[in-house]
Amino acid sequence: MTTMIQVENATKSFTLSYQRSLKQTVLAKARGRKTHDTFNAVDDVSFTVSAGESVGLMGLNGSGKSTLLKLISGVMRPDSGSVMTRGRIAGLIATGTGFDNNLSGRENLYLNAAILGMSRAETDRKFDEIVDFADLGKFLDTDVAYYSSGMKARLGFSVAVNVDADIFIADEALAVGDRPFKRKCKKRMDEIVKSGVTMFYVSHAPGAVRNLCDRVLVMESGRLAFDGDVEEGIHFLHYDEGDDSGEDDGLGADV
Ligand SMILES: Nc1ncnc2c1ncn2[C@@H]1O[C@H](COP(=O)(O)OP(=O)(O)OP(=O)(O)O)[C@@H](O)[C@H]1O
Repeated sequence: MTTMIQVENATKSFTLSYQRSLKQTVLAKARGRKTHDTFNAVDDVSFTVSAGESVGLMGLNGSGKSTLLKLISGVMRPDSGSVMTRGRIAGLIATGTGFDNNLSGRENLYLNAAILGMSRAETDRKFDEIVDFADLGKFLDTDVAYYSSGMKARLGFSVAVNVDADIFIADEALAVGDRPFKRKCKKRMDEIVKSGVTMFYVSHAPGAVRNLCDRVLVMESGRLAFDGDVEEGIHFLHYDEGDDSGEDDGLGADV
């Protein structure tokens, strides 16, 4: 089985500063107090993902999921250890970050596609599909500056899901939009998984993870605390108890 993602002893640390101003920092140093602290947001994490696997990444707020996703997508590099991926990565990570407010939706579509590694010819071919999915109607030639945040997210997501990727990564927290659009996104992600693309999906929603994933990783204070069966992972997090067990519709559920 081909390995698509290989994370070996990856560690990423951040520095927290206790003082807000230079004056406070100088005073704290003069008094021999600590001015900052370093902690590991991702702490010695190792796992591999094979081609066609669909992995749900779960864990409480601040446990390191987004940081791990950034390491996998290449937005950040680990301080130690290694992260290797095979093929083209696309997905819902900081969608729309490449948008230019002074350009129209149409121009931003091409810009965003280029950032995701699509050639002009490939974007031309996918253009109608992307526009249909975003459903921006007459606003396609309006400057993005006048778009609502939901409209921007629709355009960003529509480009992302139409890239022919080998690995699709998605952070549900970024899936904003109204209910019909979320439903459409969920359907598209189902199709992506069924087509055999390797999926790496950050979610707090047990229902969505059950639907989409065949394996769960659980982060706990930067460490990989669980790696295995979906139901066991959800149980490990106690997300199958009380109100959490309700069948949420998944993508974009409240976090
Ligand atoms: N750029 C940064 N600088 C400093 N600290 C950071 C930075 N990014 C994340 N952190 C910290 O790292 C820890 C892990 O954050 P991360 O966003 O990876 O968590 P998460 O599991 O995705 O949380 P959530 O479920 O709330 O999205 C948190 O304590 C967060 O405050």
